[in-house]
Amino acid sequence: MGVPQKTLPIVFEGVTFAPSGVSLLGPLDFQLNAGQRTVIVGPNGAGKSLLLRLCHGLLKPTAGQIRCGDGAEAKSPEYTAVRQRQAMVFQRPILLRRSVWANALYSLKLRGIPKDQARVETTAALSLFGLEALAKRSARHLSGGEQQRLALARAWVLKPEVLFLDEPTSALDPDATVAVEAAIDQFHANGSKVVMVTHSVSQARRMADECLLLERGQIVKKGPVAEVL
Ligand SMILES: Nc1ncnc2c1ncn2[C@@H]1O[C@H](COP(=O)(O)OP(=O)(O)OP(=O)(O)O)[C@@H](O)[C@H]1O
Repeated sequence: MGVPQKTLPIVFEGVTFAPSGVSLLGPLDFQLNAGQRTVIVGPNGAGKSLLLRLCHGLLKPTAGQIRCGDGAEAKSPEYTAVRQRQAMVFQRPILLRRSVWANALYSLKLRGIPKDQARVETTAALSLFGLEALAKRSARHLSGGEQQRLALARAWVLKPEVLFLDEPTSALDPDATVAVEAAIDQFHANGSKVVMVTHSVSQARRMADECLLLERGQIVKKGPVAEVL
């Protein structure tokens, strides 16, 4: 089988995550489709972050399988290629101890993008997310909201088919939240599928079409945001 060209839909088939024999998640059977923005909500410890990590391939199911696009199973070597079509942004971004510019350029370097093209794309992404003036600053010295926008700029240059976000604004004040939500909207407008974990019902209503409610490792509701919330 060749390298899959698409990562969507992501299909969970009887997926369980039970790392020490105790089930933390599942069994789950559902799928994530292109287009709609999806939020994952639920109480603390429900398994939202685990679910996101499984979707992105950072964790492997202990039973069942996750299929992507034209059928690659998450375990198979092809899935590495599938994952390159996805990006993930965490609650607290993991940034290099380098400049804003170097951080944004880094993902393109890793992908082997030619230097000139990488520079052009990095400049465009920093400008789009309002970080141009901060390009020379140390990334570690940015405010929380600026750091999150840098994490998004770094994801933007990869033009991901899917953007996973794990509580991206939970540590931010209202103004920074507005700026980060606007940045996330850019991904949706550009055709990326957005999948976000949030604790905020109002954010879920603003930012999503579809909602998945997780409780004690089980999906208890899935459907349009207005119906689920
Ligand atoms: N790698 C792991 N190995 C074992 N247990 C884990 C692992 N990761 C998370 N857990 C446990 O699984 C459960 C679900 O964790 P998870 O972080 O997915 O919850 P969550 O819904 O995102 O919660 P919160 O809203 O508090 O962030 C928790 O009880 C957690 O302690």
